[in-house]
Amino acid sequence: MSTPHPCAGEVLLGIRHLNKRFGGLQVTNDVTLDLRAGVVTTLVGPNGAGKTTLFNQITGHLVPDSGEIHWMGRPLLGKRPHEIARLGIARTFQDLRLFDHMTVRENVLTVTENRAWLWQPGGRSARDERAARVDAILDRTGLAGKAEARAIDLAYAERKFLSIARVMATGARIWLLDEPASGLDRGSYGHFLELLRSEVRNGVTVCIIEHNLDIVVSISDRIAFLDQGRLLADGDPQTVLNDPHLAAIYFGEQTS
Ligand SMILES: Nc1ncnc2c1ncn2[C@@H]1O[C@H](COP(=O)(O)OP(=O)(O)OP(=O)(O)O)[C@@H](O)[C@H]1O
Repeated sequence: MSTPHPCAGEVLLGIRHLNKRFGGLQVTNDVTLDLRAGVVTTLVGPNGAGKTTLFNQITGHLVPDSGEIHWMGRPLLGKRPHEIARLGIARTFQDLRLFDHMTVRENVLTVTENRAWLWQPGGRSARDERAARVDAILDRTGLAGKAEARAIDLAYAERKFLSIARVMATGARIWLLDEPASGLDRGSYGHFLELLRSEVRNGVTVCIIEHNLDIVVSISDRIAFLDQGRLLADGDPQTVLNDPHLAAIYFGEQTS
């Protein structure tokens, strides 16, 4: 998708032989996958393939039955979601999980509250630094004009951008984005792609769950294809998307 970032290649998240079962349903089946710095990896697969479940295991919202996950070489399993977030792993949720009755600005500010280390005051106070950083994020996500609106009063696309703004405010090294562009009109997803590309250029690593193949093609450096909990392919976008076997699985499910 873009010129690789200078530190591209280092394995940030190493997933090994991960398994998760819900009753009789194997939702993660021996998944081994590396998420590398500077690489945009897209998780693709039919509904119910286990994509969100994989995110949930990385972020500590679900505990795998077996397998390992390492963050920059250190074991991640056993840590709680807030500890994992603090390590530099941020995510969005399909249901966005905004603070509906807070303003847009407050939604972003709350993320920065426990991250004093991000703000290195020079002449200004840490509080002013935070406020300036939040303003910059609202500007970049197109929400500056809505800063004092309550989240619940935003249009759908604005709510999606607010969830991205909250991820930006974490200063995380890797972003796990769960269908961030679903339901966006073309103009909004053009803006979303631009924003994502610029963050990747600045060193953010992204793993994204996406169904819109236009977006998948335009943003991915690499595609990991999941079906029924299994990783069926992991490679360059053209190879994966042109595989007739995978297309039959994907479109078969899509049209059923
Ligand atoms: N907490 C749970 N308890 C039982 N089954 C679950 C639970 N969470 C997910 N599942 C099931 O696990 C399977 C994988 O779900 P998951 O949400 O990970 O799929 P997905 O690939 O993200 O799908 P989609 O593209 O529709 O979001 C589905 O069959 C789902 O119904």
